[in-house]
Amino acid sequence: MEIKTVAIVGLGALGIMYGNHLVDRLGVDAVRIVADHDRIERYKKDGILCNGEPCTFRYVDANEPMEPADLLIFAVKYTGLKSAIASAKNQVGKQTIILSVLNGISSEQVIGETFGFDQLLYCIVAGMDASKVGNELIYKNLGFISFGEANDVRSAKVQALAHFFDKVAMPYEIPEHMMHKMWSKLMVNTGVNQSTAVFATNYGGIQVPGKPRDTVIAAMKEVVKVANSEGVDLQESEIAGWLKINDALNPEGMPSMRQDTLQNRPTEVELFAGTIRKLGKKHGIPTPVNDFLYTKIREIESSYAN
Ligand SMILES: NC(=O)C1=CN([C@@H]2O[C@H](COP(=O)(O)OP(=O)(O)OC[C@H]3O[C@@H](n4cnc5c(N)ncnc54)[C@H](OP(=O)(O)O)[C@@H]3O)[C@@H](O)[C@H]2O)C=CC1
Ligand SMILES: CC(C)(CO)C(=O)C(=O)O
Repeated sequence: MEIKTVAIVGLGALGIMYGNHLVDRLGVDAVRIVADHDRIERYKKDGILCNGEPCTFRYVDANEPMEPADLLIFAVKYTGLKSAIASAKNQVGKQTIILSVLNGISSEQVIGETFGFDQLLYCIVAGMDASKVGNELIYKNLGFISFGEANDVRSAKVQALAHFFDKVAMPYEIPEHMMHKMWSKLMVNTGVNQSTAVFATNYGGIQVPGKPRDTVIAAMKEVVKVANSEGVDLQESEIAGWLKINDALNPEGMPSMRQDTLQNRPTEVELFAGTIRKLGKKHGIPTPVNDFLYTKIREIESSYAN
């Protein structure tokens, strides 16, 4: 199983970053940007810029029948996942490896229900500083992709993807416990993304003592309890490590959910508080901090229309 062709659905911050990186190494023809007709027309008309340079992409209409891609990457927000899955139907064959760079632990389940779980690898991405405004992406750090099987087996799929990432100089790691990694990242997003959105602040606002930082920590603690009830050995002691990483970030920077609320876009609250509240109920664990964050974020979204 050798990966030679890649399809990406979602030409946002991450889609542009990965797409541009892959085109530079594989050439334009090997990398398809899959979208509906209207989006493609808009991308062609407005152009796409990456670090100030125009990108050259091969756009592929979602309805066009073609040879399946060897690797399919979903890079949409959770709110666009259902339509992205429909758009990807012509890209998936028996050998296609599917990767979702979406945050949270839900997208793999939704994708697997459509395309099957056999071809799916689990994944989180981190460490990038991608910021997209309009049709322009600015980034310095590509970050890394952490991927693996749900049961941590070094399968042929895992090896094929590692080989491919070596070939295209994509930073990656294969963690010892993939599900732990997914929950650990969910814990960060649940604290950091939601608190910055609710308190209308940036990384600087959660780096100093006060309500936003306390809320980050309290929301993360609820994730630990829920994770443990789901059989994942997440530890409260891991929170300190993540806080250290966040404290070193550019104070002016902001996570994706705060970027969404600033630009009046629907948020991924269902991926974070939505998931934790649902699983909290299942296990009889109260989640007052995530209840508060969920309510506030829904209020922010409702205010867009006014
Ligand atoms: N940005 C970041 O630094 C990080 C993001 N993540 C996660 O990665 C995921 C993607 O985030 P990000 O790249 O920031 O998202 P963006 O909002 O920047 O981009 C999503 C893109 O998906 C496109 N899209 C939506 N539906 C479809 C569809 N049916 N077919 C084709 N394209 C579609 C949208 O197109 P259009 O603009 O035309 O509507 C949009 O450009 C999220 O889950 C996020 O939480 C994780 C780590 C870091
Ligand atoms: C920045 C990062 C990596 C952590 O909050 C993220 O996942 C996001 O912005 O959604």
